[in-house]
Amino acid sequence: MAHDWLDRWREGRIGFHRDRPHPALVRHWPRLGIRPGTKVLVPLCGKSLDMRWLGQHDHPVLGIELAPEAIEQFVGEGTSEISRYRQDGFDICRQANVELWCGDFFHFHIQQAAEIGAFYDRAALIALPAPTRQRYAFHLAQLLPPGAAGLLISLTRTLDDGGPPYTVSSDEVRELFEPNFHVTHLEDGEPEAGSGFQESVWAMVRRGPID
Ligand SMILES: C[S@@+](CC[C@H](N)C(=O)[O-])C[C@H]1O[C@@H](n2cnc3c(N)ncnc32)[C@H](O)[C@@H]1O
Repeated sequence: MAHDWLDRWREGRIGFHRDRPHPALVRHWPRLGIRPGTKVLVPLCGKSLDMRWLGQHDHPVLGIELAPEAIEQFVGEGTSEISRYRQDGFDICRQANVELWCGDFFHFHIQQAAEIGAFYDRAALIALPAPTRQRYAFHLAQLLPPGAAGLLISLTRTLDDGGPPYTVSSDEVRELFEPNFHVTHLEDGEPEAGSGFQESVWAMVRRGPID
């Protein structure tokens, strides 16, 4: 799995990357009630410009990404100063208020997540095969404090020739996340001509012990 992603980045096969912030992020994030200054976890972040958008909207960002190429390209395309350090087995690259941790999301643990208060998942859940999605939803929940909110963009496809991206139905999103999150369906996008890809947007809030 990991080597497939590393190969993709080395070979530039990154059709999932968007050259502008995702419209669902721009539309819905301001309505989630997440306070400016809240640190946002972005698992499987690639070199997404959504992180730049979050950073510009007063959110410190912590992205986690396997591929060093993605991180180098992200900071290379930015203009601010870059600093680098190593912590807990991750090489970290910081630019403005975005810090990118290079490594496996499943090796990132609660001790490292101390200041995180929100999350953003676009094309992270749907990049993972079914058994790993279960693990992902659980791991994400472990990293977030009660009350932490986030936005998740899932995807289904009519022509299912395997993945990634994988089809993740609305039922599956609910099954995976409802045990640990309050889950609200916000919208379904238009199916994309040709691929039949259709995105769904979800707001989530980490449950506490009694809700
Ligand atoms: C479909 S891409 C989405 C990237 C980004 N979220 C976006 O919207 O452009 C999935 C990314 O997850 C990374 N990835 C896959 N498995 C990972 C893991 N276990 N830990 C960290 N990153 C991972 C891949 O290298 C790839 O960049």
